[in-house]
Amino acid sequence: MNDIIIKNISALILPKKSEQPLKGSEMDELEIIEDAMIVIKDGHVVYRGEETKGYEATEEIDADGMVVSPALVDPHTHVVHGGSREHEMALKRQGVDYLTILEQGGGILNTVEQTRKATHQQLLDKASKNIIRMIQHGVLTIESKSGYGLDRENELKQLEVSREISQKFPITMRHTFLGPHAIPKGMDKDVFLDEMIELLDEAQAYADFADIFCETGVFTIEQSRKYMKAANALGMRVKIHADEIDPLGGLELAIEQNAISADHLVAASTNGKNLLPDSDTVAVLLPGTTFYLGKDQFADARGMIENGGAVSLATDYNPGSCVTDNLQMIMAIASLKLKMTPNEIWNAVTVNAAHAIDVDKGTLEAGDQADIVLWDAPNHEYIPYHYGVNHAHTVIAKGQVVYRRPGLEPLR
Ligand SMILES: N=CN[C@@H](CCC(=O)O)C(=O)O
Ligand SMILES: [Zn+2]
Repeated sequence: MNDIIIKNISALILPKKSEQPLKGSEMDELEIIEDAMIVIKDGHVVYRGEETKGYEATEEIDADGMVVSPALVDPHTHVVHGGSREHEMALKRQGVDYLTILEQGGGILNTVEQTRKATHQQLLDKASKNIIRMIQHGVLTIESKSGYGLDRENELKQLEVSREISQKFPITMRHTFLGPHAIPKGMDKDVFLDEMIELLDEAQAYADFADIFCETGVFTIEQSRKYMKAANALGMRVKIHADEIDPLGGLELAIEQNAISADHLVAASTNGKNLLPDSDTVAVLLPGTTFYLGKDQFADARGMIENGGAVSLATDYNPGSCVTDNLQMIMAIASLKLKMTPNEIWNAVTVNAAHAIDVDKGTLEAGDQADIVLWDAPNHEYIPYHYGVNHAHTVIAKGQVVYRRPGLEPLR
């Protein structure tokens, strides 16, 4: 006997399973089956496709009028941290920019202070609230970075919390060591970078990837190259926060160092964008950050896709530059500001996001883990269109319903 049949699906969204991320025009291809069904057994998909007879299950879910898709993948978050930085909003309104706040000892360094003070349990409790919200918004695969410890004890504390989260919730996670995220107050940059390079060996027991913030006033291209080479030599795949604010050539460096992803890329050069299609690097765009920092220039998603590159989207949830854990909101900003098509957006938050963190997720083939979302939406274009709210109706993780949107019966 099967466990669940999801029947009467109005539109079943099926991103293509492929060894490589979807690139260029492939990103606009998305199979959509109307009047579909999914059969689940032992946490996996047994059948998905047109409605057919011959399957029985213990539970039936009626998805009439709903879109159903693989659960979303968020490939870039800073979900484990102490405190919050709402006071920075006033500074930003007065025109003080992101890098100036950091230079003055605030920004990331403020969160470092609060993260160092927090216990393992406090960090876990705080991050759990975000993770629950992400699940409720249809996200079941999440990448989580360290980077608010900036020393051995606190970086590893963050990574331990991150690993505990993946045990506590029915989600899939990838963990990233981001030791070189800022320079601790009063420390020499090169001395600190060497400390973080030394820590890589120990960090790889906790982390899947090594990441660095390459930016004006933070780490230079040369320093980033040194760190990425050291991580690669240990066999760790690398990521980079690249060309977020200034065009330093971070995308070119990512490709040179065979990074699994290059993230941000708002100011990426034409040369970097031209190199993207022939590389194995996924461009992880974070338009919620550009929006939240109040900037006018967004990453050139159209140029990257039309050039033949692979693009993904993420929230970049963090307490300073993008304070949302709602990936649906990012889908809306991607439509409005990155001018991505609905099909490109769906591929960017499923299969390409999975490639950006090396997980077999974001598709719904027979045999895949049943991580599925039923959306209260008439079609797949509706979700980026009706923005700022949660369209997730039912979330199924590993074949179990973990979230059902509560109703307001007395108001009906
Ligand atoms: N830009 C660098 N790191 C984060 C922000 C971290 C913070 O401001 O706390 C980002 O990806 O946007
Ligand atoms: Zn980030």
